Amino acid sequence: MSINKGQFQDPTTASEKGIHTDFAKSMTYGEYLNLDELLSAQNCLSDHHDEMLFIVIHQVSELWMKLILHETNSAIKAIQDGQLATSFKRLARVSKIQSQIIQAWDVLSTLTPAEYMEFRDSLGQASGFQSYQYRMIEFTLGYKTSHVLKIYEKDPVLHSTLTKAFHAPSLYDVAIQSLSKSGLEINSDLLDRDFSEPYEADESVKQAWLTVYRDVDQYWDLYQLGEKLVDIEDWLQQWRFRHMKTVERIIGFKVGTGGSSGVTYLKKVLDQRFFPELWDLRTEI
Ligand code: HEM
Ligand SMILES: N[C@@H](CC(=O)c1ccccc1NC=O)C(=O)O
Repeated sequence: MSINKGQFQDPTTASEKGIHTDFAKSMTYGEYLNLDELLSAQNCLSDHHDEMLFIVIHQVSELWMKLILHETNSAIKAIQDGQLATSFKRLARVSKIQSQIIQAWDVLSTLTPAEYMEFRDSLGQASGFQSYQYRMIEFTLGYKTSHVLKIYEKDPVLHSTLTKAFHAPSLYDVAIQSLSKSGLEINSDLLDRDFSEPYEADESVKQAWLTVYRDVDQYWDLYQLGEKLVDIEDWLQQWRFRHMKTVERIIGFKVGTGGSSGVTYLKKVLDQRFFPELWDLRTEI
């Protein structure tokens, strides 16, 4: 028997709602963590020894992505509510998860090119390109690209959740709103912009961050917020770089199963930026 079907539930919340029943009292470790389901979800399609590594690395990464989204959405709400200290806790955790997730590349690098080629065909056209949570993270942080939505057209549930995140203000949008709430001058078009449009670097935002970074004592909270965002973008770029290099190490310049040019495409993605002014300001200080 399992409790948490579907979405993860915070046990405190569950007990507050009176869900702590007789079942919970006699509940085991495996039941609580839904291990039957979790540990029977590694369905290898080949009989190759190393496919298990490939599946587990991806599943672990997706679990961490789930927590990144949980924390980032909570941080967005905290910033909107003016609870910056709470948002710092959430965002610091996101960075720690990112540093953890990156370690997975060291494990995956033990897979040789020949071993991977022995089961690569079983993957068909599946690709990390289709990772729904990865796209949710991109949207939640503020990198919006409409072509990504097309990937999920055939899955109405995923498509509608992703579309909601596509139109919602991102972590960077709410950070810019909090600059304005603190009295810093921000181009008013940005504050109620169409949030589904890709964000473009703005001079007023750069000037506001420059003010914060030049007078850290006066704007301590906003400075902390800026640095938390820089940490997150820094780690995300490191993840992308390690992905690209690990892929080059394993498949060289072969085209990807998702139909892209492979490593050439992954190198281009490294140019995408999330919080441009937070990086640009450093040249001017
Ligand atoms: C042997 C291991 C891996 C190889 C050879 C590989 C290869 C690739 C390639 C070639 C692409 C470009 C899209 C395509 O044409 O398929 C891609 C995209 C992607 N992969 Fe991997 N990958 C590997 C492991 C992983 C792992 C462990 C993850 C973690 C979840 C991951 C997540 C992604 C994501 C999110 C994208 C989309 C990136 C973007 O569009 O910006 N990949 N991968
Ligand atoms: N795109 C990879 C395949 C791949 O890595 C993959 C396949 C199925 C599920 C997840 C994958 N991981 C990341 O892209 C390739 O071209 O070999």
